[in-house]
Amino acid sequence: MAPPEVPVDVFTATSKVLTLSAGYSKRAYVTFLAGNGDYVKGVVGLAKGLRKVKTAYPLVVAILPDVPEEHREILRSQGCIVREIVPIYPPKNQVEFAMAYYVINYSKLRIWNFEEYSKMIYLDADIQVYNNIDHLFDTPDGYFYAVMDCFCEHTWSHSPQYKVGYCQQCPDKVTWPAEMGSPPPLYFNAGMFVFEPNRLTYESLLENLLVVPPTPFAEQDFLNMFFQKTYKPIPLAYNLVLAMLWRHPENVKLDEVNVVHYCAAGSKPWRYTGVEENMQREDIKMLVAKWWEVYNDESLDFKADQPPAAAEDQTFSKSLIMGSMPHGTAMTYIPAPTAA
Ligand SMILES: O=c1ccn([C@@H]2O[C@H](COP(=O)(O)OP(=O)(O)O[C@H]3O[C@H](CO)[C@H](O)[C@H](O)[C@H]3O)[C@@H](O)[C@H]2O)c(=O)[nH]1
Ligand SMILES: O[C@H]1[C@H](O)[C@@H](O)[C@H](O)[C@@H](O)[C@H]1O
Repeated sequence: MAPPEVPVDVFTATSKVLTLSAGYSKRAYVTFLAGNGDYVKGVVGLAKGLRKVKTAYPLVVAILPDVPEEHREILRSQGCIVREIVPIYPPKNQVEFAMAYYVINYSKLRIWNFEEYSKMIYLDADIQVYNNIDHLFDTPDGYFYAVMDCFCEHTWSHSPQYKVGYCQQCPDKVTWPAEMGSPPPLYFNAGMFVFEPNRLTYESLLENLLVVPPTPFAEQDFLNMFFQKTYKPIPLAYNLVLAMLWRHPENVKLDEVNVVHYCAAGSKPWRYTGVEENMQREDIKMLVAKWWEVYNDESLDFKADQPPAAAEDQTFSKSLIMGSMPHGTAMTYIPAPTAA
């Protein structure tokens, strides 16, 4: 089966130079930050990376209460819009998340409530953008755009796909066994996606969360279920999950990759030691060095007089946010397990 078709015109179009007119100012990138650890470095790197590729849009950081003030200050000084969010927890059950700290990732759902923006591109803090992807804001409304995931790493060992040896990245290599019914629906990685904030969608997400039991890939599984019908796959150049380099090298054109997702074990650049499996590969070492080059480039630091990411701080008060939340949503703050 060939990979699904995508509207090519959107992805080959060169990005227009846009002025910050009313319509376009309603677009923004958004990332998510939790805890007092070192993911703040990822967000700083991302802010600088987006500046390097001359995006026309600001970076909003959806931030949990456990992020210390000094980290918020670093982000503001890098031109980010800091937007406080209240955590969201899934219903309690016995699930073993692929990583214990994934429990905090449900809080990402709050970004659907950022209704002051008409369209947003979500990027995890362990992502770097190496080419301008502003043209993704021009994709037709009404769909959820993201890159298809790969099921070949051990983190997927709980899944029927892994057990069978089936991966949607090469569906003809090991075909889905007929006795197991139709192949599972296309599944995206939730480290990068294009979406439209919307109050009704937000409320529906939270309502569904109350009745859908948590599963190993936390909000990623949940979003895949919720957006199954509106999901449109986009080329993997918009979210290169690093395992693709050794699992499906035939699908990767590294020099055409726009967005790199440092999600493989041991690949977060700010924690890289090179000891984990695959971390001594030349392509990995090159990509880690490339991330540091952006992070260390002082010319990419935010300058106060610099458009377009007006350092408009949107640290909303908790009462304002809570007032806009559907009833029944858990409010108490539970510190999450630390990230690996
Ligand atoms: O201590 C932490 C841990 C995570 N994060 C935020 O949460 C994101 C997701 O965490 P990881 O990047 O460590 O997770 P993975 O890349 O392994 O996660 C993948 O699976 C997850 C399942 O919950 C999410 O869907 C995530 O978007 C997807 O890329 C981070 O980028 C960061 O934005 C923090 O801010 N602090
Ligand atoms: O969806 C998963 C998830 O994002 C992981 O944590 C990552 O390490 C895997 O490679 C990916 O398939």
